[in-house]
Formats: sequence, structure tokens, C-alpha cells
Amino acid sequence: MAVFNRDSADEVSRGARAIVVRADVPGAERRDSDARIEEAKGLALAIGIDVRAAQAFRVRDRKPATLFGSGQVDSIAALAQENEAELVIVDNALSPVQQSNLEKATGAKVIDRTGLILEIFGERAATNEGRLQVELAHLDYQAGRLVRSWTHLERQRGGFGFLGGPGETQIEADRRMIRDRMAKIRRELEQVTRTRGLHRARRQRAPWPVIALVGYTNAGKSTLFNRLTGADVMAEDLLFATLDPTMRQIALPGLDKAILSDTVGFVSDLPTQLIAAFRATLEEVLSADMIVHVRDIAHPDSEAQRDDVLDVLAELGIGGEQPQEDAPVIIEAWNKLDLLDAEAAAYVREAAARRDDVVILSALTGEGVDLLQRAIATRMTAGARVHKLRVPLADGAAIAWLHEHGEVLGSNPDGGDMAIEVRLSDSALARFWKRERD
Ligand SMILES: Nc1nc2c(ncn2[C@@H]2O[C@H](COP(=O)(O)OP(=O)(O)OP(=O)(O)O)[C@@H](O)[C@H]2O)c(=O)[nH]1
Repeated sequence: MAVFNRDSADEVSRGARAIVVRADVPGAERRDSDARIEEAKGLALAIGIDVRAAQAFRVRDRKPATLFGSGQVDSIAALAQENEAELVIVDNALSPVQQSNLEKATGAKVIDRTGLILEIFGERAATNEGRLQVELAHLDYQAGRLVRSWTHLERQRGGFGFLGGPGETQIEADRRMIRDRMAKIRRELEQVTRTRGLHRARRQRAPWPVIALVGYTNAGKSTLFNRLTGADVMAEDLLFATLDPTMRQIALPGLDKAILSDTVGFVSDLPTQLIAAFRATLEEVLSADMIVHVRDIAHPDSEAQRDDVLDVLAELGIGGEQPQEDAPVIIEAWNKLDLLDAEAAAYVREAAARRDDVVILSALTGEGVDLLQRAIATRMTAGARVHKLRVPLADGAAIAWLHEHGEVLGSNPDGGDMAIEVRLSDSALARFWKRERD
């Protein structure tokens, strides 16, 4: 039921014929224009849109009415016509006025980058919280786009438009409806967030370390996740294949059990309305013991992508200028090594050799994955020392725990206790005591 004026960013249908265009504003870009348009195409393909053509335009200054210059608008209209496009995707943020003017000029439906990402998030959100956050973002986006349109004027004709003119009342009613719905969603979200907090607390008590994979969209997180866990989930060439984190148990050398968590892909210029939805999925990362930052090292904007990811992590208090005290350590996994030619590979190896927090690999071919496993395990067990512990003989579970998580060097029954000499990392020891208390 369309209770309010659903704007044209809504209901993009799968298989829609589309063209992708973008305005490159000189000086405002720190990224490769081709790569940006490719990413936008990838985003559109991810929701099943039939992208027929893609083109970037240099725009000296953004035109308030149409964003693009008038000659460029004509070219876009011609491109849309040639390709029989029903949809024009503009990979920039558009004001409602620009959107509507471009629709008039092209005769096609126009959506901007925010609209596109909202569509993707809407399709990918798998948990209750993800769905609510996306709906909230969508409503917020729509509320900003309620302009006095002809449909409103038509509906209002003969109505009560004395003050403020016809249309005003309808817009107000629409706004109120959106506000009410948003308030309801916020209440539901509070409930869901509370439940999620409980789940997380329960998991934190689990005596295993948690490793979180983060990375820019399409960097190869899901592929690596599958490699490391042997699970065959979500290896798709789809952006945002993983809006909600997935947890799996993995085995690492010298570390019987650990939990690997896959998180949502990062993306540049994330629409402000979506930041909360995105962060919600990242809270998992905060409780991790270690972060593996997966990077597509063969991508032309690899460094800009890394900066985007690090900025978001810094906002969460991980890394950056003022990291939180017990924040997880980060290792970088430089992925897609197989895509580099010999010269580039040599260069990358040299750069990696200068750092002790980098592993080079290919999640696709498996090369180097063992090195990553070892690097994770080494860091996890770093600071392992020999401890002499006394555990009641009757506490078989505690004794088994120590055998499972540490290297038991000797054990002797002594009175009612077992005296155990065991090599354990500090974090494992802390987990052991915590486990005792619970
Ligand atoms: N050549 C090559 N391709 C890879 C490698 N790792 C991943 N890919 C490909 O890169 C694409 C994206 O991989 P995913 O694992 O889905 O990426 P992701 O980081 O989980 O993506 P999001 O879910 O969007 O965040 C897929 O087509 C993979 O097959 C690699 O080491 N080499």
C-alpha cells in the first residue's frame, strides 16, 4: 500500500535496463574514475539490474538544477534512448530537484547512489535488526524528498488548502505518517539491540577467541572466510553478499578453537542515513580479539579503500589516533595476489616484507592462506607463558579446558588437586579465570 508519495528511488525492478553515469568533479576526487564507474556498475549488477552502458562526465561545477551541464544532460538522454534504458543510475548524491529534472530530461526513472545502496542493503539485510535499520534509512531518505509534486496537487484539489496552498496538507500528513513509522521502528530497534547485546555477552563468555574479517566491498572476505572455515557460504561475485556477520568455528595451529566472523563490506561515500545500519553490523568487530583486514591488493584504489576501512574502524575506537585500551589487534591480508604480474607481485612482496602485520595471499587459489593462519595463531598465542595452576581433581571440565586451550607440560595429583604446568597466553588465562567465575 502506498500511503505516501513514494519517490522514484523506490522499487527498482530486477532486470531493469539501465545506464550508469557519474559526474567527476575535478579536485574532489581521490579515486580512479574508471574504477569508480566499475564499482557503481558492480553495485547495480548486485541487485540484478541490466546495465547497458556506463559513462563518466567531467563536471567543472555542479549545476544546482541538473548536476551535469546542459550538453551533458543531452548526451545522457541520448545514451538512455540508444540503450532503451528505463533507469538512469547517477553515481553521485542528487538533490530531489536534480533527480526530478533529470527524469524529465531523460524520460527515464533516475536513482542516485544513496538510492542504489539503499536498494542493495534492503535486499541483503538478513537479520531483523538489519531490516529495521534499512527501513529506517529508507524512510529518512524519503522524508527528505517529499516535495510538492503534481500528484499531491491533484489529490488536494477541492481540499482544505487555505493556508500554505494546496498540497501542503498532504505533504504534512505524509511527513507525519513517516515520522510515526520511524518512531515505531526505533522502538523495535531498541528491543532488538537489547537482545543482540545479550547474545554477544553470551558469546563473549565462550572460551574461544574471536577473529573478525573486515574489508572494502569485493575485497574477498567471503572467499577467504570459506577457505579458512571450509564452509561453502556466499562465495558470490556480489557486492554486499554479507550484510550480516556470519560466525564459524575454525582450527588454527596451536589453537584448537577460534571463531571467525565475516562482516559487511565497506564502501566509500556511505549515505549518512545508512551509517547506523552499517555500524550495527560492525559492533561484532568490537568484541573480537583480532581483526583481519582483507585488502584487494590488485585494485587501482587499494590504498583509498584501505583508508576508508581504517577511518571507520578508528571511529569505532579501533586503531587510529586514540585506540581503546583492549581494542583488537589488526593484521592486513593482502588478497588477490594471483591477479598481479611478476613485477607488481615483486613490488608488493617487498612492501609487505617491511611490515610485520601483513600477509600476502590469494583466497582464490589458496596460496599464502597457511601463512595467514600461522600469523593469526602466533599473535593469538603471543605472550604465552608457563603457569603453575592447581585445579580440584573433581573439576574434570577445567582440566580438559586447559588441555584444549594450552600446552600442558606436566600434571601431578597433589592432595585433592591436580597441579598443572601449562603454557597459556595471557588472554587464554584470562578466559580460563572468567570461565571459572561463570
Ligand atoms: N582473482 C582473485 N579473485 C578473488 C580472490 N578473492 C576473491 N576473489 C573474487 O572477488 C570477488 C569478491 O569476492 P567476495 O569474497 O565475495 O568479496 P567480499 O569482500 O566478501 O565482498 P562483499 O560481500 O561485497 O563485502 C569474487 O568474484 C571472488 O571470486 C583472489 O584471491 N583472487
